[in-house]
Amino acid sequence: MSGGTRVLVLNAGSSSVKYQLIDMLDGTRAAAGLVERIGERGGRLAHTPPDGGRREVLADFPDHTAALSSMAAQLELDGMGLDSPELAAVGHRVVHGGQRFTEPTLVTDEVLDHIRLLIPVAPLHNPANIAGIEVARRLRPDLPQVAVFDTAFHATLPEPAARYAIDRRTADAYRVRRYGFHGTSHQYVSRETARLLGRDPAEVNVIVLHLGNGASASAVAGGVCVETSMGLTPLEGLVMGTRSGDADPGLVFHLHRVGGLTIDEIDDLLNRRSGLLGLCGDNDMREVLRRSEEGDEEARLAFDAYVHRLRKYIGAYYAVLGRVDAIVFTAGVGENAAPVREAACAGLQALGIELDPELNEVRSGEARVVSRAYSRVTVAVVPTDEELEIARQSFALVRGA
Ligand SMILES: Nc1ncnc2c1ncn2[C@@H]1O[C@H](COP(=O)(O)OP(=O)(O)O)[C@@H](O)[C@H]1O
Ligand SMILES: CC(=O)OP(=O)(O)O
Ligand SMILES: [Mg+2]
Repeated sequence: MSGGTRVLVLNAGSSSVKYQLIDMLDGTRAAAGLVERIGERGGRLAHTPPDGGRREVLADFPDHTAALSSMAAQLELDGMGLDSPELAAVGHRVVHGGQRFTEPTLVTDEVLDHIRLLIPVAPLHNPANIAGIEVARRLRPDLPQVAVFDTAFHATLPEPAARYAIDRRTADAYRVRRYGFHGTSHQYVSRETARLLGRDPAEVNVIVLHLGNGASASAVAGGVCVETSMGLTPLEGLVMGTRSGDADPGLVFHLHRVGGLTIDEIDDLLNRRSGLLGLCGDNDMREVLRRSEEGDEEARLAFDAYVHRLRKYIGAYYAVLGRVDAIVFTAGVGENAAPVREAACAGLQALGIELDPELNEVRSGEARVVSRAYSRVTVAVVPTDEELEIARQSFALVRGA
């Protein structure tokens, strides 16, 4: 076993890789960075070295191998390359773990093959996660590679929440059930919320709203996830940047039979050309907000549809939990978009939800309460840190903790 105390965390997306080198002795970031536009023209790597400065590489990265090699070269420049004895493990975000992977898992050839089998149910994500694992293994074959799954925290979903009401045998034959995603974030944020409230996680019921590019809600009762909005794939649930979220499955038949679209075209429509993008032509909430403030009708409708869905889930999860101690906003939109939080909580005083408009407008990177002191339900903003959580779980596994 390596005696190192650092974990390199890779969060590989379809066209980007985020990475962080985290020192587990104190949780500090020794280095961090982002490679964007992989597989496209005009790629960019932005690297933050330990001294806090910033280096940029502008180059085309034809694939993830090229992107990760460039990342490794940057770490090398700081004397922290993949051959560094200080590294204890590489921790990988893997989006779909299916029914088999419900814990952080040491990657072997066999584990990698199984992650590959799950590509059809996470087509935007698992291929990139696999590429990250393959490159890291090649660069440093003796180092433990740990896969931390987005689905793992949701493995506790009770059967009535996990089942689709379809023929049981067909569902079982194809492992069709609700898995849920963003679990590492829901786990981290629900725990941090309990800490913010100064309470034991086992005592608090929380609704977590993870609103990033992908978006999902979860209901966490005493630290255990009991409901979440994504399902077999990361397409179900909330309105997202480019994904539709909930939609009548009947529209698939209609578009195929009447519209003549192929299954692949409908897949592309629902995953990449829907959500905010489909409704108004912009998938970035900043643009949607800017345009709706200027009176743009399409952008306003996109915002209203996004918020409407969010409110439906808040109401539903309130009923699932029975008692709610906190509603928490996290990820890019949840942490930054005050108008989304305001609209999501408006008019819910009868449910004990009273946002404080002034606190809600405060800009800060810290976990904070944004509800009034007398609000029965605390509304909070808690920045997510999937990378730190992945590093902790990976380090615990290799240390046998
Ligand atoms: N200041 C802001 N106001 C509103 N939305 C924001 C702001 N900053 C970021 N976002 C939104 O956050 C999204 C990205 O969220 P993030 O959690 O980083 O996503 P991911 O990790 O899935 O890439 C962007 O698409 C953007 O719409
Ligand atoms: C699972 C998922 O939707 O992830 P992301 O938000 O990173 O796309
Ligand atoms: Mg994210």
